Amino acid sequence: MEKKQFQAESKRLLEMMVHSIYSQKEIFLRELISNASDAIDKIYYKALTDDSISFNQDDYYIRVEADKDNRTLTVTDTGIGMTKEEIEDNLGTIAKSGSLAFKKEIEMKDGQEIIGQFGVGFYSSFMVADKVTVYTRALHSDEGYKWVSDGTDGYTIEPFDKKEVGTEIIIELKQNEDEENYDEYLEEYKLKSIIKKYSDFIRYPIKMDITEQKPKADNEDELVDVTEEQTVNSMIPIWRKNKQELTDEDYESFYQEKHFGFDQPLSHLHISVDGMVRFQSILYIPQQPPFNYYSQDYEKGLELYSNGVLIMDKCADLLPDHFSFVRGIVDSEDLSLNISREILQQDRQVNLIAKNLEKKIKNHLQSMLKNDREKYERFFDAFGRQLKYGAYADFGANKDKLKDLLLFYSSTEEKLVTLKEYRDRMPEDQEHIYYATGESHARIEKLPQTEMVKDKGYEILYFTDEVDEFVIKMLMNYDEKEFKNVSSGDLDLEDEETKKEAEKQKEEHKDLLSEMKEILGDKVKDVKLSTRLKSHPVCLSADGDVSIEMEKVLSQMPDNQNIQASKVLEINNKHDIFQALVNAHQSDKDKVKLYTNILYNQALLIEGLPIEDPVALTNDMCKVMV
Ligand SMILES: Nc1ncnc2c1ncn2[C@@H]1O[C@H](COP(=O)(O)OP(=O)(O)OP(=O)(O)O)[C@@H](O)[C@H]1O
Repeated sequence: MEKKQFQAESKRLLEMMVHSIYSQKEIFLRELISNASDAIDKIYYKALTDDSISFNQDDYYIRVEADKDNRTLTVTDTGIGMTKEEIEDNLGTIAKSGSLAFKKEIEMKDGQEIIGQFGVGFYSSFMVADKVTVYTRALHSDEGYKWVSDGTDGYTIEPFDKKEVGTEIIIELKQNEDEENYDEYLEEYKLKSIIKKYSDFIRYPIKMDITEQKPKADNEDELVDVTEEQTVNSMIPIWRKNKQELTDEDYESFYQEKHFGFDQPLSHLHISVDGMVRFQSILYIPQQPPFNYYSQDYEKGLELYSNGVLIMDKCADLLPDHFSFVRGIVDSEDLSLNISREILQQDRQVNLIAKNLEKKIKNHLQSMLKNDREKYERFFDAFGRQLKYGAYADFGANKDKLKDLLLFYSSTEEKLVTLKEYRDRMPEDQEHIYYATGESHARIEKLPQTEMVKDKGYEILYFTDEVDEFVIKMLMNYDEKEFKNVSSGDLDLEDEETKKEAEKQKEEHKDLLSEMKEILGDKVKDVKLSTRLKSHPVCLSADGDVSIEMEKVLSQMPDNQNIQASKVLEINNKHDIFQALVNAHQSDKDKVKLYTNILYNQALLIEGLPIEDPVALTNDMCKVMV
């Protein structure tokens, strides 16, 4: 007999399970039944697609059996079973690797979070068990195995002569405690109610011996206890049920049973289509993104069934990238069982289903936005970035579908608004949709460049997400109004008189401005007098397509190509510093150089751009002070 150690991460999880004070320990049964059902799915699928396996519907079932004398609970299935390697891979390591790693220590407490949020499958049996024994024999395998563990540090594996293919799991219940009566899990009514609650829609029969009082055969007036094997679950998949019959709790149970997310779903959709292609689907939007959502590791996709038989765990082709956060299932009687991953992409039915789902998801989000704004904002907080990526990706191929689902923070409303809301509020004389970019709302609020636009009474959208400005460049305009960065060089908001005065001033100070440009060299494209600044001395504006914020984002990219905004240093000629520059220009060339360099660096700082030579800047500042 081989004795093996659990992997370190699994050990910690087990420890939490064994000592768990999690209140819903009963979910262990849901997990075991769900695994059993998955195992039958696998063999059922094989039987349907491989003629060499004979198949009889009645052969596929799950059985739950309580033994009060020995205080054991047994869950048996006629599924695909496990080979020795599979036992070690699956029962020796935690299935969801990384699920522990990403949870912060502090959140783990006694494991409550982990258990509640992930369900952690097979391991949850150690919440109620002192010892778990698994007998299993894999399809096409001559040998069976016995796996035993008390859930502390390791397990043993030995060959075992198991007659039938499938798996039998025996739970030896813990001793009763003050707060927990484990004997409950031996009671027929309790087991039945747990199965009804969590596993009613499992498509295979879950059988149990049920004792009922029945009239005696020879004397109808006398009742006797009769024990018979019965199927406890309704076996109707939830997606085949009528929406009206289902409660929110039913949908939540299914979400949890399937481990679609580690939280309650934010929203669900139940779809039944009977047109060019027939299918049923239950889709969920989780509340929070999975820990790896915004990374390469995340795999999008829906469970795909062909007439009730699972054919694919995660069918990516059913979901566009912009809705990759959606989880759920699709079942269609029009799909071939033998469909392979390669064929799938070209499959007409799959494409039709995908198109239909995309439309339904979009409509669902739109109606949430319209009817439950608070919920939509929670959704947007979690997944809005994905919608923005979607609008930007593929050269904007999906931008028109997505633009009305986007939200941005508004300077005047002080909350998230849609582009349509902004557009509807625009005064007649407003030519553009204005936006400003920065790290935070507070920081944008203080940007000198916003002053003039605000003074005009115009609303500004605040962009704090890196992708925001790229999205807007892709959209180009909304309802015929172009987007304009408040930092762009050509705001053109001044009235005629101001423009004339600016021209005059420019002419008057042209020598000073060209001297400053010479001092700064290639660092700036131009130095000019600002018409937008009121109280601030300087700012940078960008001339051309690349804004300063875009320059920052692009510089962070792995393939940084050193794309730079074409910067213009703007000076406020109404600020006292300008007079100081004018005076210096007349008498002290070194001072002009000193002031110009400091002002340029100040403008960089305001924009959150790196100072090229901090030592030189501090030396310059000291020169001014002494
Ligand atoms: N009754 C069973 N028959 C065959 N294989 C099983 C059975 N129970 C568990 N397994 C195997 O062990 C693996 C681990 O099970 P576990 O419940 O820990 O996680 P999971 O089911 O993979 O993930 P999750 O529960 O999060 O969906 C399963 O994926 C499956 O391969």
